[in-house]
Amino acid sequence: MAIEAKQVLEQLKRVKGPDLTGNIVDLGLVSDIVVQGEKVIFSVTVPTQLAAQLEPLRAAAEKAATAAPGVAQALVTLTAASAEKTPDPAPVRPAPKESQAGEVPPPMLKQAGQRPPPGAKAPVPGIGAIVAVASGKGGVGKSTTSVNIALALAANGQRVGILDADIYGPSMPRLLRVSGRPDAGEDGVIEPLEAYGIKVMSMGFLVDEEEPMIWRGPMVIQALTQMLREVNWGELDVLIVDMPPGTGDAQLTMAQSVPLAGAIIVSTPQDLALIDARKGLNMFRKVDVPILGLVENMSMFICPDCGGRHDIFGHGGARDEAKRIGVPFLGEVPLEMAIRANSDGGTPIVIADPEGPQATIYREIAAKVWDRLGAERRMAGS
Ligand SMILES: Nc1ncnc2c1ncn2[C@@H]1O[C@H](COP(=O)(O)OP(=O)(O)OP(=O)(O)O)[C@@H](O)[C@H]1O
Repeated sequence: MAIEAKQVLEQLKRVKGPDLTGNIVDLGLVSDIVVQGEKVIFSVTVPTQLAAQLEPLRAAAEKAATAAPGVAQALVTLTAASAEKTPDPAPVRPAPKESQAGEVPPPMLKQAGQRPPPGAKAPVPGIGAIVAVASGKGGVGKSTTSVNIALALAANGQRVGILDADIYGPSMPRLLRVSGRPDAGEDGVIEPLEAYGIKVMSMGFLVDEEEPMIWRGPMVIQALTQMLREVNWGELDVLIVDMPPGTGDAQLTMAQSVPLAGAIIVSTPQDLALIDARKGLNMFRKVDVPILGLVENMSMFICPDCGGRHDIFGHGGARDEAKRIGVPFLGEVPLEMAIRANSDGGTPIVIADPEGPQATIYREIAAKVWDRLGAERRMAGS
């Protein structure tokens, strides 16, 4: 049965707007609806400062859309309102509340100061280059991009590790389907876990997924330092660090606490996301970390039936912006059901379909990252 966008919109009228007045259709928040077989794809525009709290709205829109005749699956993404609508974007993630502070997990009992520890910038023996993957705001696909770039670097022949430093929502256990507590040897050195040929450490291995843990600044830096320096990474060409989203103090301190060879910024094409992306760039510039480039994620949707491009999120912003502000553009990753389904299923697309078009895009991005690292190294040496 052919899906009619009109009928999907009818169902979506049951979903209330972000401030619980009106409905998302009449408020004009729903993008064009792309129909792909039995699936529908669209975005809902929400105020940036509320994005973190609006996961229930996203889920409700997905559920409502699947109630329309013929719809088997819906892929809904929240997008930020344009800059004009929300001139003063607040951080997407609320700051942790002291009263909610959880237990310090066992490997992190040591005391630490708020500032980066002395020697933080010392290189980590055995690791050729440490690369941060960051985003100005949450939900832009930073973790998905991190994991696929890491696996693509490995597919290109590099020895790779990934460090999931996203304290707010560690994703690597899910994205790589790895779990369990890493063993610590008698010398206290932790053995990283391994997945698809890359070494993996995640805050998620150290805390219980069921028990949301609120981190305090010193704990974060201590945990990060431990995951970096007290883990047996062995010999690696590249260690990818999946940073927490945003550009607040925690991120800045983290960026200062790791001897980074460079940073990759992930952004969706929307204007506001780009403004946030610019904040990400500035954060790394502030701490003298070279920007390896910008990745535009969910840049467009390519219809597998007709081959047509649907720019439902306003494609092209990141490429133009990268040019304007003089940072390399690493590539554009389309919005693709397969990327989401495979990531969420624990087999990222670079592994699930290594010769497919998406894996090819990630391998090209990884090759550019590797080239840029070489160029940065040459510049530093000259
Ligand atoms: N190119 C893509 N096509 C389709 N879905 C995608 C794509 N990139 C990411 N996603 C999906 O978008 C959702 C958010 O992605 P992800 O968790 O990687 O974002 P994030 O920026 O790390 O989020 P957060 O900062 O909130 O942890 C996931 O369900 C993921 O599968």
